[in-house]
Amino acid sequence: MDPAPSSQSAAPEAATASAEADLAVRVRGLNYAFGRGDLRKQVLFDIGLDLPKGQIVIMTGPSGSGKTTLLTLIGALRRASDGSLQVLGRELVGLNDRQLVAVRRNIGFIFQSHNLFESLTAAQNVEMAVELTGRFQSKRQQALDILTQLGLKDRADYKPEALSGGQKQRVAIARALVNQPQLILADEPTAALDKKSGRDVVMLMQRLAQEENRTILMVTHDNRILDVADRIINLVDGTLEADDNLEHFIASHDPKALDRRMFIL
Ligand SMILES: Nc1ncnc2c1ncn2[C@@H]1O[C@H](COP(=O)(O)OP(=O)(O)OP(=O)(O)O)[C@@H](O)[C@H]1O
Repeated sequence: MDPAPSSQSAAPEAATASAEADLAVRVRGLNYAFGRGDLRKQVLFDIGLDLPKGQIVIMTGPSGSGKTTLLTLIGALRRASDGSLQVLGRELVGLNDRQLVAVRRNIGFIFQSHNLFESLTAAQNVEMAVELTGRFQSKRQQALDILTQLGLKDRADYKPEALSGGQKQRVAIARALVNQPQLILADEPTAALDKKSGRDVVMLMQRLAQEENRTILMVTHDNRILDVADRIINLVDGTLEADDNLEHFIASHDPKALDRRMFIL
């Protein structure tokens, strides 16, 4: 028997499999609607998106265009029922609640409001995330290690009320990162921060992506931080516009027009 035909056909499949293994997120034909019947409102339309491992991707777009909805679908925080949504090698469409929770454990979430527990210290807030993985004995040490990396060693035993906005957001980042998630989803992580704190936070995220091959998808209206992105994607009325690389994006957008588009719409 001549093996040539099967080996020829296997080669492209192997290449496809290897390309897919390099993706943290692969979305195809994803639609999403809120409500039912007369109240049904479709907010995402035929989304296709690849997020390669090790990239930091910024998602922009007017208010109400569906950015948070897409982010929460990718984060297994809401259930996708249409199309294909693969996250860290797992298809999310069709998973039940328990399975979605398991997927979430491999993802780090950073939100605009840091959502720290005010009654717990910085270290204890981070330790709570470690507890979810069952590593109770090492939780204090792991919390201290990551807080140290984020420049908060001497703030570990402070409660949030005694921390600045930037420090609180760094604690939230420590909590999102302590379990070393391969995928980090951030929704407006710099919105409540001054320019320098916001810059520090995104530089840190950029370092993580580059040095530790983490994938970061960040929704932002903050055009002061666009330059950290490997890629910028734009969601308009629930549809992803063609991918833009950074140079092209900056070259083709007058910053003032960008401001208007992002802040006023
Ligand atoms: N729980 C919900 N029930 C019904 N409609 C919703 C719900 N959440 C969001 N929407 C609607 O879905 C659309 C997309 O909202 P989404 O929050 O994803 O947009 P966004 O691009 O993140 O906006 P923003 O930049 O203002 O945060 C909006 O029209 C919003 O009103």
